[in-house]
Amino acid sequence: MSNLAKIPCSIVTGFLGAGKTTLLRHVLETAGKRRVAILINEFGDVGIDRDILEGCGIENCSEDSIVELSNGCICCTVADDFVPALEGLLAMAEPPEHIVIETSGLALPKPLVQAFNWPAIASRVTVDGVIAVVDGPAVAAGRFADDTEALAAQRSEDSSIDHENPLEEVYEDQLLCADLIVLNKTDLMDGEARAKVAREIKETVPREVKIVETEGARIDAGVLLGLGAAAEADLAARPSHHDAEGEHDHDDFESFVLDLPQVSQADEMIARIAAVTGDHDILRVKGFLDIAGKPMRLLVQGVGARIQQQFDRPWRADEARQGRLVVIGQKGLDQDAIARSIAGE
Ligand SMILES: Nc1nc2c(ncn2[C@@H]2O[C@H](COP(=O)(O)OP(=O)(O)OP(=O)(O)O)[C@@H](O)[C@H]2O)c(=O)[nH]1
Repeated sequence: MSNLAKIPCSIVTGFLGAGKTTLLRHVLETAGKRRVAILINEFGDVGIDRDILEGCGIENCSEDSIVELSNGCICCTVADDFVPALEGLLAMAEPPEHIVIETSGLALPKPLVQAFNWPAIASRVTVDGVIAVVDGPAVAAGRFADDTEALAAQRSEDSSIDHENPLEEVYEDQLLCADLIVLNKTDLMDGEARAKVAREIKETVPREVKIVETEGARIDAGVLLGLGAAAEADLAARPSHHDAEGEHDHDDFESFVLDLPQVSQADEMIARIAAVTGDHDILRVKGFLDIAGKPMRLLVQGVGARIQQQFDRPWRADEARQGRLVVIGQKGLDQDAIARSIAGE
């Protein structure tokens, strides 16, 4: 079957907090009448991303067309979760015209692209393109660079360590698989930082890949959908740090969920979340706060120590008003201390 008859799927990759969900929102807003389905994979136990998208009020963003895969990282659960979920979408009475897959920030895109060659789906779908969203200011600040001193110390203790920083491996694997790179958060970068990050990306990626600079991940569906890459047929051009070992494991990272009590106002708790994020090297927090007397829930999101907040939708009558926060970091987070600090104890 030719690619024309296959349903195109875009894979959106990018490290934790780079702007993938923000990009998805914009794509849905600009997709016009095109039937776009979304498959979301999150690292962490609570489906915050799905919840954010459902709270967005965009017309062509129906509940049926958003599927969430939250038990594990999509790149390691391809057979159990991803393929059946995709088959579910293809079996809908009105199948989508385009499918956009948001991978977790810790997922490697290549195993997912490989899965498109599985017999169960190979004749029906194709990877239209892999889009890597990059947190520009985080890269400029050296967030993904090897800590050379720490590496040297580790090596002197254990000669088997060849690479390094798990953040850097994940970040680079995402770039190496991409057909289009979205250099996001340019509002937080000056011209010099933008040029530096773009140069670094070009040095990392051996083939010619277009880099688009964005603020608020604003790139229209017309640009993003329809790249026609057929990436599953082009795997050799997408090297990965994990080619040799096959699977990668997520033991380097962990996440946990905190239930939070109602607060009379948000500022103090948000200040505590910001402080604890810095103190404990937390990579990502996201969730909702229950503010006394407010009909809306407060969406709180942090990447590094930068926390954003906004009331996103009213609490529904059929749900408990329960504040909740997902915390993600490298292995070894002191969960008790973090919980106590956020609670203000
Ligand atoms: N200043 C600034 N903030 C941005 C921009 N794009 C996204 N953000 C914010 O960055 C945070 C993370 O954005 P998301 O779209 O949730 O990122 P993500 O990649 O989906 O995050 P994970 O799913 O946790 O990996 C949110 O608070 C966004 O509002 C941007 O261009 N500039």
